[in-house]
Amino acid sequence: MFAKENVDYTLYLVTDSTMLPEGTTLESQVEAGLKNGVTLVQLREKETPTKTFIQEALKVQKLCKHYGVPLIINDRVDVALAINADGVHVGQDDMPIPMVRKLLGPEKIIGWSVGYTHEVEQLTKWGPEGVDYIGIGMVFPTNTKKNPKKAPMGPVGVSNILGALQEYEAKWCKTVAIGGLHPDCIPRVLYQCGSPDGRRMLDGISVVSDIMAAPDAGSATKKLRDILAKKRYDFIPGLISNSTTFHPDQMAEYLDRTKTNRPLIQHITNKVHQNFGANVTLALGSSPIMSEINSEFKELSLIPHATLLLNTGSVAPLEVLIDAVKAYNESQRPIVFDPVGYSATETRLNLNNHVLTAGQFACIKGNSGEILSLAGLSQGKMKGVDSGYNGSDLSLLIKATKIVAYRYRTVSVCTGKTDIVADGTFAGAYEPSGGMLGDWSSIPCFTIVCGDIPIMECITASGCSLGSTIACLIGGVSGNANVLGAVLTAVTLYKSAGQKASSRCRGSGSFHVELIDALYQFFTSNQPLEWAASIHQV
Ligand SMILES: Cc1nc(C(=O)O)sc1CCOP(=O)(O)O
Ligand SMILES: C=C1C=NC(C(F)(F)F)=NC1=N
Repeated sequence: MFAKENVDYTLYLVTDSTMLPEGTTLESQVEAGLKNGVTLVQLREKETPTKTFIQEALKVQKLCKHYGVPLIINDRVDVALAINADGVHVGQDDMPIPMVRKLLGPEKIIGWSVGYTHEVEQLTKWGPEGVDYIGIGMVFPTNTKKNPKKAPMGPVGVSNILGALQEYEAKWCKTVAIGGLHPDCIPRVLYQCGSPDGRRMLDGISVVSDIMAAPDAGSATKKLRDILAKKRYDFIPGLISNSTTFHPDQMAEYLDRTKTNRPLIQHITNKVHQNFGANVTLALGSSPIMSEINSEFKELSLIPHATLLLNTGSVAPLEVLIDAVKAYNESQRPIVFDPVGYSATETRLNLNNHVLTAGQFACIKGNSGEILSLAGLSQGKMKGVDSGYNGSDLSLLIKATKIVAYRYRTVSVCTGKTDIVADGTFAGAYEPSGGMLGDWSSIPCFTIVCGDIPIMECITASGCSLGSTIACLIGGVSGNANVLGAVLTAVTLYKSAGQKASSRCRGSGSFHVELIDALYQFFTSNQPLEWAASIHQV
C-alpha cells in the first residue's frame, strides 16, 4: 500500500501502447522510464480489451512495485479494484468522483482531468475525500489524445487553474500539467505556470509520447529529469532583475553598449511602421532587418545581439510569428512583443493570445487599453488600435502593468501621459512545486513622467517605434543582462525625444523628422542627464 501523502508527482508517465517504436514493448518503455526517474505511472490503454488490459496491468504493477512507484489505472475502476492498484485517474465524462471514492476507499489515489476553473470549484465542494490530484490540460496541442474536447490552454490557462485552486483553497490537491509537453517547452511551463498569488506552482509534469514514443525512453526520461531539477529558465543568459531604484545616470552605459554592440533588430511589424521603425533603429546605432521568411529566422537569431521586435499589427500569418518566437527563444535572444489592438477585435485577441502562449518575451509593451485588456482589467472593448483609455486612474494602470509583467514573467511597459514599467521576470527564477518569490504586487515598478505629448497621437507608428527603441536598448546589453534597466532607458529616451520633437516641430509631418533627429542627437551625444525625464519607483 502506498501512503498517499508520499506520492511524488514530479514526472508522471502515462502509457500508450499505440505509439511504441519498433523493438520496444509497453513494459520495456515503462521500465526504462522507472529506471531513469519516472515517479508515477498511469496505465492508459483506450483500445485494449479488458483481458489484455488486466494482463498488462499486472505486468506493469510488478515493475512499479519493484521501483517503489505507485500505479494508477486510467478510467477502469473495475480493473483498479481487481488488481488492487494504487489509484485511478478519471476524466470529466467518466464515473463521478464520489462514486469512485466509495468504491476505492480513502487510501487510494484519485486523479481527475481538469481544464476549466468551474471544475476546480466542483472538486473543492467534494473536499479532501474527493480528488487527490488533477491533470491540467491540455497545455499545448497534441496528437496523443484522440478527439479532444478542449482547446490547448497554454501556460496562462494553467496559471488560471492554479489560481482557482488557491481561490477555492483546495490546499490538499496536487497538480500536474499535461498535453504536448516536451523538452523544448517544459522549462518555460515550469517557470510561467503559477497562481496569481505566487503561492502555488505545478507539482509535476505528465508526458505520454515524449517517453512512450521515444526510441531511447531511458535518455528521454533523463533529459526530462534534468529539466525538472532546474530552478531557473534561462531565456536570456545572465538575466538579472533590478529591484533597486534606477537612476538616469545609469542610462549612459546602456546607450553606450547599444552603440558598441550595434544589435540586429529583426522587425516583424505592420506596413505602416516598417519604414519609420527602420529609421528609428538606424538613428539608435542599430541594424534593422525586416524579414518574414520563416526559413531565415534561426540564422538571423544567431547573429550576435540579434533581437526580435514582434508587432502583431502586422499582416504576417500566425505561423510566421510563432516560428519567429520559437527561433529567438531557442537561441536565447530577447523578443519585444507589441500586441497591437490586443482585444479590439476577436481576431486580434485570438492571434495575440496564440502568440503569447508560444514563447517567452523579454518585454511586452502596450498602450493603456492593451495593458488593461492583457491584465484582464479592461472595462470592455477598446476602440481601434489607438490608446482608447484616457482615464486618469494611474493606480489602476500601475496595477495592470504589474499584473501583465507577473502573468507573462516579462518586463511590461504601459505607455501614456505617464509611462509605467514593471519587471515580472524574477530573473527567470522559480521554486518548483513551491511558489514564486512573491505575487504581482511585490515586483519592481517605475513610472516615467514627462508630461503629455498630444502630437504623438497624430503620427503613425509612434507607439510601434517605441518598440524599436526598446529592442535597440535590450539588444545592446551584454554580460549581466538587466532588461529592466535597458527598458527604462529606452522609454525615457523615447519620451524625452518626443518632448524635444514636439517643441521643435511645425506639425505632424515635421514631428516625424524631428523625432528621428532628437533620437539621433540624444543617442549620439549620450548625455542623458541633460534630457532624462524623472523616474520614480512605485
Ligand atoms: C492523456 C491526455 N490528457 C490530456 C488532457 O488535456 O487532459 S492531453 C493527453 C495526451 C498527452 O500526450 P502527450 O504527452 O504525448 O502530448
Ligand atoms: C486525460 C488525462 C489528463 N491528465 C492525466 C494526468 F496528467 F495524468 F493527470 N491523465 C489523463 N489520462
